[in-house]
Amino acid sequence: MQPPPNSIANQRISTISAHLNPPHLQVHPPHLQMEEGLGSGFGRANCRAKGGSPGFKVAILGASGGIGQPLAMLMKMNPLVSVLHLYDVVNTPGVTADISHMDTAAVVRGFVGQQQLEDALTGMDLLIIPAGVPRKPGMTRDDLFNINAGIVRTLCEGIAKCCPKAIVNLISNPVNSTVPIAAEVFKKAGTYDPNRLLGVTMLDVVRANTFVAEVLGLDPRYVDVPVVGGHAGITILPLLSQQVKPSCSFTPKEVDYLTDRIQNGGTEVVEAKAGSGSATLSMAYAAVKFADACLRGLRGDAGIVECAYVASQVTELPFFASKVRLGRNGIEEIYPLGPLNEYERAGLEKAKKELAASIQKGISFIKN
Ligand SMILES: NC(=O)C1=CN([C@@H]2O[C@H](COP(=O)(O)OP(=O)(O)OC[C@H]3O[C@@H](n4cnc5c(N)ncnc54)[C@H](O)[C@@H]3O)[C@@H](O)[C@H]2O)C=CC1
Ligand SMILES: O=C([O-])CC(=O)C(=O)O
Repeated sequence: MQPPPNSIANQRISTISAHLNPPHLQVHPPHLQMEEGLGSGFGRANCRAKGGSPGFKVAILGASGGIGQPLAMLMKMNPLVSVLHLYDVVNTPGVTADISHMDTAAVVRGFVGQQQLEDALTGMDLLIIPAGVPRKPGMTRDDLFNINAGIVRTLCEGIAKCCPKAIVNLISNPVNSTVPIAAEVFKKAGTYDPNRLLGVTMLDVVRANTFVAEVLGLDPRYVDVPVVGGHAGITILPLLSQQVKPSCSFTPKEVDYLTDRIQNGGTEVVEAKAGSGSATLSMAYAAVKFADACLRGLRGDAGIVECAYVASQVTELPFFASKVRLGRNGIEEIYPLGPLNEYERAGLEKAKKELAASIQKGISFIKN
């Protein structure tokens, strides 16, 4: 991604050109027509669409949903984003109109329906994917597989075709299986780069920090708990022994309470929402925190380390969540787990069994 060197000059030229070519005489691709139709002022929209501010191009796939909408709002506020594409199979015109009125730099364009998927994807640096159905009480994340696997496959086929070098942040559940699905689709297309595919487990870290801070009576901003493994029940493995900011210890009762609460944080929200969905607002917050880390990595910032579910050699499993260092090419380094205590080692063994089955299920979905 090269920021335009003379963006101010480009804007002026584009504005002048928009005045010289009245809007009603111009022909544009569908997404620009939509932006125009949304009343953002054609002259300005046209000039900004040519690359107003320097920054990265980000698309949200599933942008009209419970996660997608607050995520779109928060990404519109991110100064690293110059262009924000909002794609969904429904309702993106309204969401785009709404978000596009925010007086922040990113240019917003909406895309609706599969026939606009390729336009939504072309030229993107980062894709954030919360497309798919959420849980209702009594369901596991794996119960979402039958619907969400197909959605993720379709979107990844588009990515392989239109923006194979983009970084992918995959949120759609079951993440333990959807990331292997995405990898298989990219392999099939010959575009797979494991350093650019990241399953988003940030919400587990956000929850761990929050719950640990509550127990310790600390400000959560100063707590940093690594959470490894995967993103479902017992595969979510908080490494409380490595909570180093500040260094502290927990009683066995506290460890049991915290581990259980972190592993079942998603279910806690699903039950509280009583049939209207799962975590959306905290997930949007976590997704933005993670996407921002990816963008800072792409920009070349040093020392960007977050947990994510990625292709891995940290264990014998082909995918595993652990700390990764992010850089200009996506993942630049995957860190080993570090010293685990006996409680964590036992948890790891249980997590690996369930993870192995979920990974295999994802791989088989594409291979068979
Ligand atoms: N990784 C994580 O930590 C978390 C993951 N999730 C998962 O995120 C997903 C989305 O959750 P919500 O936003 O609450 O659901 P939602 O139902 O509110 O929104 C999903 C959106 O995806 C769209 N969609 C469906 N098929 C699509 C397709 N083929 N292409 C593009 N968009 C499509 C829908 O139209 C809808 O707007 C769920 O699978 C949920 O389980 C939720 C919370 C945390
Ligand atoms: O629990 C769910 O279904 C949504 C999710 O992944 C989470 O909140 O961690």
